[in-house]
Amino acid sequence: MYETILPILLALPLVLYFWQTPIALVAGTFQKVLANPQASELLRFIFLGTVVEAGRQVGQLVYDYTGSLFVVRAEFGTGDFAYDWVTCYMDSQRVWHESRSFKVVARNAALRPKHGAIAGKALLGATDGHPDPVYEPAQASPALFRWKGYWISVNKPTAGYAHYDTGNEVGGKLVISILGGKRQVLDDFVNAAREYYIESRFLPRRVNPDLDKEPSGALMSAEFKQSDSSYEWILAYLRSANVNALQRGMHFTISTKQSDVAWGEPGTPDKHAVRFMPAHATQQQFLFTSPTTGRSTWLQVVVKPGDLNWSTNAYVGGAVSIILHTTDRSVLADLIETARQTYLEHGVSRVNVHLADNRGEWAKTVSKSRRPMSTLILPTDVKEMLLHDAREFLDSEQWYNEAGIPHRRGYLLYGEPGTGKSSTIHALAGELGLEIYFVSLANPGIDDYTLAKLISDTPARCILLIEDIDCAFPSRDADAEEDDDPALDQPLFDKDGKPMPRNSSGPTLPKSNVTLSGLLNVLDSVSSEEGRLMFATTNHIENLDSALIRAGRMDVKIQYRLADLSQLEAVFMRFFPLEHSSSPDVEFSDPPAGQQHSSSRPAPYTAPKLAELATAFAKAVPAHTYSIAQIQGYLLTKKRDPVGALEGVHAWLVGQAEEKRAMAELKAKRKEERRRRREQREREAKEREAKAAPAKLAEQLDSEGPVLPVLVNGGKVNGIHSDAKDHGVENGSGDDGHA
Ligand SMILES: Nc1ncnc2c1ncn2[C@@H]1O[C@H](COP(=O)(O)OP(=O)(O)OP(=O)(O)O)[C@@H](O)[C@H]1O
Repeated sequence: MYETILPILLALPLVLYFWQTPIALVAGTFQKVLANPQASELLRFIFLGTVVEAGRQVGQLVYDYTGSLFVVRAEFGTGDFAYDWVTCYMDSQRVWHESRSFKVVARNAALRPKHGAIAGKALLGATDGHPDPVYEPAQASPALFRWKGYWISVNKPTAGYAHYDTGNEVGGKLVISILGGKRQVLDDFVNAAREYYIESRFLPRRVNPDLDKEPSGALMSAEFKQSDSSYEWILAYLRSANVNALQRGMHFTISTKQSDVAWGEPGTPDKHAVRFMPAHATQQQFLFTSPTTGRSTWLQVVVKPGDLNWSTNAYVGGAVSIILHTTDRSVLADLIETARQTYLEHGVSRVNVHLADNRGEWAKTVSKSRRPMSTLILPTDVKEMLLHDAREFLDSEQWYNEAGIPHRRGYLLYGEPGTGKSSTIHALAGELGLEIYFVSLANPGIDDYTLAKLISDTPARCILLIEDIDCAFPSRDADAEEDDDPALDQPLFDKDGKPMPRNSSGPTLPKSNVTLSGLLNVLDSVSSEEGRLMFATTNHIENLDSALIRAGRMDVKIQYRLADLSQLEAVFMRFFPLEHSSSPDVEFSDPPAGQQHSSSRPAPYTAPKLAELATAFAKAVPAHTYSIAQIQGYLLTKKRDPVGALEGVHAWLVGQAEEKRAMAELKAKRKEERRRRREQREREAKEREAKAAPAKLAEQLDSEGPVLPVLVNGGKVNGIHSDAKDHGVENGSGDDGHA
């Protein structure tokens, strides 16, 4: 203890001496500075400034605290829907009307009404087509307005910038302060703004299609895939003339295709009409107003075209993607139902035919005008039977279920080409309000798998049409004769639709990739039991496998024959309807000899006279020799000239016979040529074989040892392998082994 204290006591005087020296030094310097009047003045200023700033900050704190007791403040980010509500609402309150500081931008005011914008709900085209000046509040230009007895100040302290993707202003903020108000006033104000915005149906800001990045969480999305029927419904709705959305649209695809034009008003489309359709892959905004509830909802739509299938030149895998500015699921259900109705209404006057591509997708839909059953020239009982049968089938689903019979019905229409098989199916589809799903088994891309996929992708209640079912595969029963097959003259295509060279030695027929068992399985599958009418047509029923046409698969078989007397008469009458006559009451008179009726100037005739002409025409044409398509082809050359048609029929018949004879000759010649070529090929093959035989034999001898000539069956020589070498025996004949 003593040892510790002693050194400290000794060191203390030294420490005190050296410590006092710097303090005295600083104090001395300070006194010297204070003695300088300029330096002392500067120090006084610094001190005073510090006191004033501290006082200001304390004052601000007190102000903020007391201010928050009397002012309600709210901040709105420019990238948010709430910002749109309040700005549109304040615009309606003319808040910036008297302002003296604006940001002026050129915008299409009809599309996006903003604060101070010219008449908010102007439609596109109502202006001169150029952008309108839109006045927005300048940054940091506060405004004060009165709302329901309260003073509200509004300020935009931070301006935003345009988002690279959506073009919306983001990053800015708007502040409103309600003076002397309570919190409830802010609630009322924001609610009023929101209601006003919804009621006024302002075009909403476009949102990022990736809804995960959309912060409001108040939007719904739906996708309509091309492979589904609903895709056609929504497209029909978007194309329909009464979608007011298109009036606001800015991106169009223009089409003059009749199948697109026909999506306009009901009825036959104007041949020169053009159709404005929503452009592909661009965001479009449509207002959907429900016809049932009358409620309106904004939709943001993009039509995705899918990928181009080069061989069919059609797009597959497309979709219509819709973002709904609501989370109410019933709006979506309403939209789908409205779209479906639009589609069906359209279908009343038209028949939609869906075509399969070679990858097993329903890739294309064409809309054809409906054909009345009355235009079919068939025995009346055939038409009635077909219609009645199909209707009864469609109405008796329950009966089928209860009886445990698969609810499907197969119809086979067979007979000569051009006798009306396809026309019957087309007319029936129109009459029953069904759509046709057409698939060709001869399509090289269709195999068992794609066929099954196609069938399962068709909706319940439709007509599945397989045309020319015989050219798909040869019958197991039929003894197909290659020489006669016209398919030999057809080009071959691979799965992608590219031309393939014919292999001279391999199979040359473009046979279907669908196997008979594959087709039978598809016809019997569960997916074909959903109330579908399956129609198959063929010109060669004799080539069809008996398993394919048995009852249960083909329940109704109708033969189409070449035109008989009554059909010939009927087609004549149909060609020259009385209303085409310029003066139907004028009695028909024969034209002067040598004077032909011009097709542009119809000959006048009356009903009895026309009937007389029709009978004469029918008698002149041999029955069961020509198809209606052929007769139609002839009559088309005599439009509006029944007399000319009758007069010219003889010459036409002679021409037809001549044509037939020439065709038969050509066919026989071709057949003969093919036979010759085949024989030649066979001969050449035999010769090659004969040449190759000795060399082959020598090769064999070399490798396996000598061959002993042996006489078998009356002089026929067979070479048998010998072990002669082993026994020292040589073949000394010196020839090829012949004895
Ligand atoms: N019975 C018929 N009634 C009315 N028009 C017919 C009749 N038969 C043929 N036609 C007319 O002939 C043309 C060809 O008819 P369609 O295609 O229906 O014949 P098809 O029997 O299906 O021929 P294919 O076997 O070659 O497919 C059509 O323009 C159609 O209007």
